[in-house]
Amino acid sequence: MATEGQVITCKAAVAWEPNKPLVIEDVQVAPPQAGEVRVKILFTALCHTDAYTWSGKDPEGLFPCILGHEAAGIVESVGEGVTEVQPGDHVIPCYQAECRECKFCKSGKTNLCGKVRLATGVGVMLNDRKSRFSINGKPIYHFMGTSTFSQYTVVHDVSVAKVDPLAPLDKVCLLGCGVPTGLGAVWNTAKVEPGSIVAIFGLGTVGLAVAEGAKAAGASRIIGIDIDSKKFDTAKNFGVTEFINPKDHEKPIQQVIVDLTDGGVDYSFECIGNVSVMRAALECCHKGWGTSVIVGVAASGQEISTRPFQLVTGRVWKGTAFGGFKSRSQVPWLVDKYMKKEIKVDEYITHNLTLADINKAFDLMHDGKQRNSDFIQNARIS
Ligand SMILES: NC(=O)C1=CN([C@@H]2O[C@H](COP(=O)(O)OP(=O)(O)OC[C@H]3O[C@@H](n4cnc5c(N)ncnc54)[C@H](O)[C@@H]3O)[C@@H](O)[C@H]2O)C=CC1
Ligand SMILES: N[C@@H](CCC(=O)N[C@@H](CSC=O)C(=O)NCC(=O)O)C(=O)O
Ligand SMILES: [Zn+2]
Ligand SMILES: [Zn+2]
Repeated sequence: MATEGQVITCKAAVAWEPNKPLVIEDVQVAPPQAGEVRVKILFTALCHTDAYTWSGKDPEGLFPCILGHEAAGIVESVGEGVTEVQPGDHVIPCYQAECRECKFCKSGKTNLCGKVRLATGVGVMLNDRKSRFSINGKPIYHFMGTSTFSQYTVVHDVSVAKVDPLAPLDKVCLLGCGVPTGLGAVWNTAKVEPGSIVAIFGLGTVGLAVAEGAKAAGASRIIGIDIDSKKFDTAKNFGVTEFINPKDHEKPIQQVIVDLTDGGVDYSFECIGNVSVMRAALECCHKGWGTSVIVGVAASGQEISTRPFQLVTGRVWKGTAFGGFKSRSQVPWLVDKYMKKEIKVDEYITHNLTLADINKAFDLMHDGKQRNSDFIQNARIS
């Protein structure tokens, strides 16, 4: 049955309140307006940023909302003026937009885009500042401009990347966030050179992707730091050459690393979202040139600190969003790299579940971190 121009009723996982289980609801998804695309989501993965917003610690978190931002699907219909995708195209929604026209996009200095960010930050679409999701007339907020925990979603046309139709969507959905973030942190933000010594704090999906990127960049030593020693076995497969558990040491972890590396590492990456670890990551860098990249998302109200002398003496503190990748231009390139077996994706997937089991998927993600049980990276939902 043709659905173009019609309201679609479908299943979605709704976060009614912070920290309360997601509820599978029948949600009405309005047709796309000008500059919008309605996508049938076939697969979505979880990211810790979904859990962060769901926890209530995200100042941009609005409820009720539909979370999810790491997914793949097929265009169902497009609104007026949309030229770059059409119904049937295989796409990856991109929480980081790319309009190619705004001050940010034209700067050549950043992958951030200003076109829709103010609207996506408050859970609405740019065109009429309203949501396309509702339940019996009650609006449900969008999240990160993607809301992929729904069988259908509406995104801005600047927030959707058209990808190779032969690419398996059940795998490349992971290229919507964590894997590109880690790879790009190394390749675009830090620009790690061959022979570099790299330290990675946190060996979740993002940290593993940093390791994969660092190995590809020719790093000579890749030091993984995690409070869960079980992460090391898997991390080795992604390129980590040495492992440190801070719990095994009495000295501050930055001192342990400085001692092990003749003065510090060339590059470090914080992939946790812990502001104390961000400081350690900066301070384990080599005097004169060491660069530390903040990747983790810290909760509202948290602040970073260090002695300014750390920067005066040449260390550089940076951050990265989506690994510095320009989304619409470079996500298709990443998909092609995966198709040519130049980057891993399948290896990051640990579980496959259905949308009905989405709370279980989050439980698995939290169990992996908190109870140190199974090694859980990504539960993919279909
Ligand atoms: N900047 C960006 O564009 C993006 C940022 N993120 C953020 O990156 C962070 C990492 O994401 P995931 O890899 O999915 O998380 P994750 O929770 O799977 O991995 C974090 C790892 O850090 C370890 N850890 C926790 N506390 C530690 C400590 N004090 N010292 C050493 N290790 C510690 C945990 O055992 C776990 O292995 C999150 O904050 C997420 O929100 C995620 C995607 C994009
Ligand atoms: N809403 C949060 C900030 C969240 C954040 O930093 N998001 C990252 C992506 S995390 C993906 O999993 C990001 O790219 N930020 C740039 C952006 O434009 O959002 C808060 O307000 O603290
Ligand atoms: Zn994410
Ligand atoms: Zn732009």
